[in-house]
Amino acid sequence: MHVVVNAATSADGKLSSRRREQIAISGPEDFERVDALRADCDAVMVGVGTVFADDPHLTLDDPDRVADRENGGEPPHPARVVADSRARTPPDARVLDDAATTYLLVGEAAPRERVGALKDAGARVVVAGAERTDLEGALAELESRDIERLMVEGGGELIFSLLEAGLVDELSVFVGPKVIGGREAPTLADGEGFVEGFPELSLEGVERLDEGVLLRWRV
Ligand SMILES: NC(=O)C1=CN([C@@H]2O[C@H](COP(=O)(O)OP(=O)(O)OC[C@H]3O[C@@H](n4cnc5c(N)ncnc54)[C@H](O)[C@@H]3O)[C@@H](O)[C@H]2O)C=CC1
Ligand SMILES: Nc1nc(O)c(N)c(N[C@@H]2O[C@H](COP(=O)(O)O)[C@@H](O)[C@H]2O)n1
Repeated sequence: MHVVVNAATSADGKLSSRRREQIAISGPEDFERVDALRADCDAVMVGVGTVFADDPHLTLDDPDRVADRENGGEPPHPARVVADSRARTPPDARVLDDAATTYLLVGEAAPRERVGALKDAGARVVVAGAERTDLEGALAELESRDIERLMVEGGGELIFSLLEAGLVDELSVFVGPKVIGGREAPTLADGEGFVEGFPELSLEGVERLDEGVLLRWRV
């Protein structure tokens, strides 16, 4: 599987403010690029923290891209994937509507009644790991279901875990023209943080977009 992490940060590296509300960092050119990247992937993944904060839909905006996928024999939208160890996704979350297939990656300890309610809401549940979702196992299971190219949109906890597990191939970061600040505000990679064995990045591209810059790294 090929894993591309894509996110937008403020000039000071924040994904959002300390209130963890969705903040428009990208402009129209970057949103257009993100839509094209989504269209090129088999699935789009977020952590459940992002579902709580943003209630994203994770589908394609451009109807031409939907038509192109259908003409190519693909589903109209990429599948949606939520890393959700304890099955906390609200059953009425937008990612669970019937626009696309949605996988929830849960741990074995996820309460059965919540898993049942989410299956009733249409989710396909993948169990990997005891408490926290085992991302390596879960991604291997997704690959067995024909997800070869996975786009990860955040947030910071999930991105850190994927980097820590050595599961990221590419990192695209749009750095936008805002300063958010705040020690509690989420950053591109949160979690425990690295103290050694820092992932090494190789710069593949730099491009001016909107009022910011797109950085593309190979991990
Ligand atoms: N600017 C941008 O491009 C984006 C910004 N965001 C922002 O990021 C914030 C949400 O980020 P976070 O709170 O860090 O949440 P997150 O979206 O990274 O989700 C973290 C949660 O995922 C679950 N999870 C399951 N298995 C996991 C594993 N192995 N490792 C890590 N997490 C695992 C856990 O329940 C954990 O609490 C929001 O403020 C949102 O607005 C989110 C996506 C994109
Ligand atoms: N690329 C990008 N730029 C921004 O400025 C953002 N605020 C985000 N946020 C993420 O975009 C996703 C929204 O999905 P839908 O439009 O609902 O499909 C979600 O993952 C946000 O956290 N991204």
